[in-house]
Amino acid sequence: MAATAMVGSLHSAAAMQCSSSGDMLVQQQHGVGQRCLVPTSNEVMGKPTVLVSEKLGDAGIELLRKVANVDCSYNLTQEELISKISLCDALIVRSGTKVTREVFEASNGRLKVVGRAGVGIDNVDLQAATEVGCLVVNAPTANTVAAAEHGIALLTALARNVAQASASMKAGKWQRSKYVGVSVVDKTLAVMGFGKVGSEVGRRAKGLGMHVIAHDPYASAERARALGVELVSFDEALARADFISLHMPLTPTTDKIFNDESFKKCKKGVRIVNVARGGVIDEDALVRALDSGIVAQAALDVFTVEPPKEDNKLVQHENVVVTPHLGASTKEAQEGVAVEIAEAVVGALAGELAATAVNAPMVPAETIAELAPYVTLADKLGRLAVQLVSGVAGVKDVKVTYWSSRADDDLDTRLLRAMITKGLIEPVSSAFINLVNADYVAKQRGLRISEERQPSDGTIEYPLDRIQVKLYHVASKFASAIPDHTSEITLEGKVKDSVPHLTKVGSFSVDVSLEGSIILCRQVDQPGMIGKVGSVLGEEDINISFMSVGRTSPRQHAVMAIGVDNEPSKTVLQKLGGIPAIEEIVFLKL
Ligand SMILES: NC(=O)C1=CN([C@@H]2O[C@H](COP(=O)(O)OP(=O)(O)OC[C@H]3O[C@@H](n4cnc5c(N)ncnc54)[C@H](O)[C@@H]3O)[C@@H](O)[C@H]2O)C=CC1
Ligand SMILES: O=C(O)C(=O)COP(=O)(O)O
Repeated sequence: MAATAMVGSLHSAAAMQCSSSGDMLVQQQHGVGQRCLVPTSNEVMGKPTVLVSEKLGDAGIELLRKVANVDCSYNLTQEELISKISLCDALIVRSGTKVTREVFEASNGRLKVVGRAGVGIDNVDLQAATEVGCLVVNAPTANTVAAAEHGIALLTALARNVAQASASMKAGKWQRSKYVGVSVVDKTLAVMGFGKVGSEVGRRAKGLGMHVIAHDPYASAERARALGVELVSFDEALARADFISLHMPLTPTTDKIFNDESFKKCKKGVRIVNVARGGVIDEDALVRALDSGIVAQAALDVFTVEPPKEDNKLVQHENVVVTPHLGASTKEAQEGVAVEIAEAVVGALAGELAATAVNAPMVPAETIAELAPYVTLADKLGRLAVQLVSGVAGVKDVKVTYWSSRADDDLDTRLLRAMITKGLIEPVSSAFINLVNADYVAKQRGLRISEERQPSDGTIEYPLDRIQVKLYHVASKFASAIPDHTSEITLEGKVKDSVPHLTKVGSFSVDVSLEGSIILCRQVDQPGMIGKVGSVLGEEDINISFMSVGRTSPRQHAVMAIGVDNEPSKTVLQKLGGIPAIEEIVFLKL
């Protein structure tokens, strides 16, 4: 099952000119709130602008050009990137571009997706991306084999001194005894990080006759067993290995995980290959370990700072073989990642699903399709509820109740919660909220959203029967939205024939489809009210799409919910409010 995440769709109004390469970019108009989680058919779709800041395979560029203005500006300085970014809807990078908080902030909300044409996303500030609601996607599979092959190439080159012997011969020497190597057969290889690349390295090393052990706190024991690889602790891996190959990501936990202390735990004369990230090794400690003979040789494709300084001690060390971050650099891998990332970015820009999102919850594609009308309902209930709040205190506590006949683990509410958050916050702020940043923004604003599941006796054919949103400890400008003897604004809705409906306001049952906008009025229940309200709106040429009256008991109070196509003026609302028997009235924008 493909897990996916989605980001806001594009409403770029003025794509004026196509820039397929070079520096010229197009200024497009975007406003806060112009983007949403679910694209709608009536959105104006201008061509988005995609900045490609590092060499990307032709097939990927071609795919991007079909839907976007593509600006291939390689070798930008950080300042140039920052100055361009507010003109870009998407940015595609490899490992050489630092997508920092400054970059996200400089984008002024326009950057919607960062595509990493490769695996490691340590060059992208994910926290900053999440805060601004920018989706980050990567291309996690297309360069796996390339990286594994490079790991094996370095391991065997190291064992047989290929690089040093080649350099010596080119310098006119013939040093057969100096470059006697070691055999890899029957030696123990410790694969550190048994993920995609690590397991491919393990598989290949077994083919070379090596005994493979692996350390990975999160690896599946079953997968290791299937490949005939023994999973061991970090210390045991170091103690037993003749060769160590690094394949873990650079994270706060793995940062300099190979340091003086860990080298001390290694077998004397160990050989180390690093095709992961330079930062997992403390480079000064490695120099010391090489000089003391703890580490006999190292082969490094990656460095803490890339490119490393010319006088870098590791690069210059006679027992170290280096390559300039070539792990993913095969023709096949580069075409593969280019297509993988272009498809993900194009999809994300169109508001579609991104199977490789790294900073958004993965929601299965079929769940998203099934929940689509409920997602709209959730957004609109949030929007209506917050517009009913009066006073300045703001909303802090929200409870969402889902009535469903499905099993608890068969209803993924993350998307619905994100949309309720979006509905609650967007009408009263300049924030842009999507699945990426909903939880973050809610937390920042001190908005606590609790969720509750209630069984319903409906059919399991539909994921949900109804949704209720309750806002606690707030006053309402429409008192009827607060059920008697409570202090919570309460709204309920359901989906009927794929259309979201408002079905309850406070304790009044209504039934009005959530299309257009809504007028709510409470009146004394008596004959002729519908006619009176209808004629005021008719006189002002305001079209009514739906009308529904809910009452607690005859001739008591009733709430009328009126769906209108256009926004009534203040005067119209005053006229309505002036009708005898109307006790309160509120207009709510959807
Ligand atoms: N040199 C190059 O050009 C390339 C480098 N890479 C790098 O290789 C690394 C691995 O890539 P993939 O295998 O595709 O990623 P992956 O996500 O499939 O595998 C990484 C594995 O590391 C494990 N891990 C996490 N923390 C760990 C720890 N503290 N100790 C041991 N294992 C730990 C994870 O559980 C996971 O199984 C990444 O850092 C990636 O950036 C990948 C492709 C090309
Ligand atoms: O995919 C990765 O993690 C890599 O390190 C490859 O980096 P690159 O795209 O070649 O700059």
